[in-house]
Amino acid sequence: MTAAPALRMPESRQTDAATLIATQDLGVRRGGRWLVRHVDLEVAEREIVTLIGPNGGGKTTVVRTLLGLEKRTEGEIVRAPGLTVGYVPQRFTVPRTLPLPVHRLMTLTVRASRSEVHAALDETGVAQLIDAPAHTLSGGELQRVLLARALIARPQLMVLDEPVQGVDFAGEAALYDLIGEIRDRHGCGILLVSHDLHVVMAATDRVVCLNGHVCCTGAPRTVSRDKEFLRLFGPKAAGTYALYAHAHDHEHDLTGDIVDAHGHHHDLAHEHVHGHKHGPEGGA
Ligand SMILES: Nc1ncnc2c1ncn2[C@@H]1O[C@H](COP(=O)(O)OP(=O)(O)OP(=O)(O)O)[C@@H](O)[C@H]1O
Repeated sequence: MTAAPALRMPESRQTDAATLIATQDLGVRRGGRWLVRHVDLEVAEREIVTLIGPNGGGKTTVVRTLLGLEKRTEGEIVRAPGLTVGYVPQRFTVPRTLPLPVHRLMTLTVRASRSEVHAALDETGVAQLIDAPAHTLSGGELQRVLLARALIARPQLMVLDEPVQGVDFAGEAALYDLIGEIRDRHGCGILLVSHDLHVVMAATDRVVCLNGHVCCTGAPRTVSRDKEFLRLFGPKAAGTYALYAHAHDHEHDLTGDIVDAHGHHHDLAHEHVHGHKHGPEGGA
């Protein structure tokens, strides 16, 4: 980490929230090729920033460089003093040969009591899995355990690289709701990497679209109209923001089923009463 002079605030964010981490003109070069270059990025407390972009666009490279796991070639990275970070990496496989119960998985790198582990798992809705062998978890359960694991140290910044991997479309909406709740409850900043435009566009304060460089950035409404965004993702993507622009007036249970304000379940196979589906077919 190198200290840098005063940071410019992106035009898209003009609030007083403290900056947790920021890059200026970040570049990473490997094997004679720039993987990413000229990346300006900032995450403030209570903010959800999502990196989107095509495969190989450099999202994981930027995240790993921000975390100090990769060396930058040029530019600056500035962190708030004493910043604490919880990280869920892109690839996490539980070895089948090692029967590791969830509570052990949770404390491999962090010291925590069973009650702290239980509380973190409870927060992500999977406390009942505390003694389950980790390799038996479903994709959605594992992602919730990994979220709990990142939460346990009460970080100021959560970095989640593809938190909805292995999760079906209904489960994705529930997970994004949970990530929003975590932000509201703890006031932490959240940096997400996601491929899923449909749900992420509603759950994000700011989108940064990366394809070797920052193609476009801003509030979802702005980005969804940007011609670079439309060129990368196609005209259908233009509808992704509009679809979710209405108030999200319902909740989802653990399986992604919709539960209304009165606790009644609704059949997710049917279109929402207010007119959208959670799924790829929900495009414009
Ligand atoms: N250490 C490295 N040396 C050389 N090339 C690398 C290295 N790390 C990553 N790359 C390349 O950099 C590019 C960006 O990779 P990265 O994983 O950051 O993209 P991504 O946007 O996260 O992709 P995906 O959406 O597929 O996960 C890819 O072409 C990858 O092969």
